[in-house]
Amino acid sequence: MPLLECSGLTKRWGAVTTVDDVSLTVEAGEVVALIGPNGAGKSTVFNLIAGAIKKTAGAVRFAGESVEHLSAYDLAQKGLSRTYQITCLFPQLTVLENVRLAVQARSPGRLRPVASKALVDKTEAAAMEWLARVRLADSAHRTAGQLSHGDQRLLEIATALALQPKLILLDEPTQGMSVEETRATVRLLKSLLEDAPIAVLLVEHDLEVVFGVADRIVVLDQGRKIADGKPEAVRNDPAVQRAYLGVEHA
Ligand SMILES: Nc1ncnc2c1ncn2[C@@H]1O[C@H](COP(=O)(O)OP(=O)(O)OP(=O)(O)O)[C@@H](O)[C@H]1O
Repeated sequence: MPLLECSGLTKRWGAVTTVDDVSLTVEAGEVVALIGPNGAGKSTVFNLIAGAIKKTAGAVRFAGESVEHLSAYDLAQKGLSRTYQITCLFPQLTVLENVRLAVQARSPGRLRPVASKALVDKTEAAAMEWLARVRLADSAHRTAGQLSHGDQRLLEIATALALQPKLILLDEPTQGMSVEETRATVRLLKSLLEDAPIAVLLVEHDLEVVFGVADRIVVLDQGRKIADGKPEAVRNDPAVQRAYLGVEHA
């Protein structure tokens, strides 16, 4: 049974169909990239899976259960967490506080106004561990808003990981990064995923990132799925080349 199973996902805005009967799966521990030209429907599929927008038709199942109508909080409790295309942090809180909130959110009982010192220390230690893994431990006591854009994206990944997901939805994790930051992020993602058997569904424009990390690639074009397979097969697929390059080039 796949960890994530989407079948027949369809989204219409009035008379316009932007996602048309898209089915896809993500297996436990698998890294799947969702790619396609501008306007192909990637963000819409992503938001349909995350429950951020209402689907017109289709079904989303996670770990064998229907997860429709669940809030982002409930999805995270079930093991599905996400990052956003636009960085979504608490900029006035410290880097450590941002991750600590995610650690606490994973255990609702811990969200109490008065907690024992031992519990506070334990939560903080767990948050520091996540920061170390994304190499932000040295910035733990700066406010999130003071970090560079690239480091804010990494902090967002750390907060999503601190929720201890089975599946993480990454929405353009390298958007706005320099070439060096992007390459460092790819290396980091690979090492994080080697350590933890987390499944990833990644929307990303940068094909170097996609081919660097994906086990499988799903390609959308004009709202429809046109390919789904191993990176090499997708790279050589004429329909994919046509969608990206135009008929003459293909
Ligand atoms: N709220 C909306 N109302 C109407 N049309 C929308 C809405 N949101 C998205 N669309 C349209 O749906 C289509 C798919 O958009 P979507 O953002 O999912 O594509 P995308 O593949 O993520 O594109 P990009 O790579 O540019 O981010 C586009 O034509 C877009 O204009």
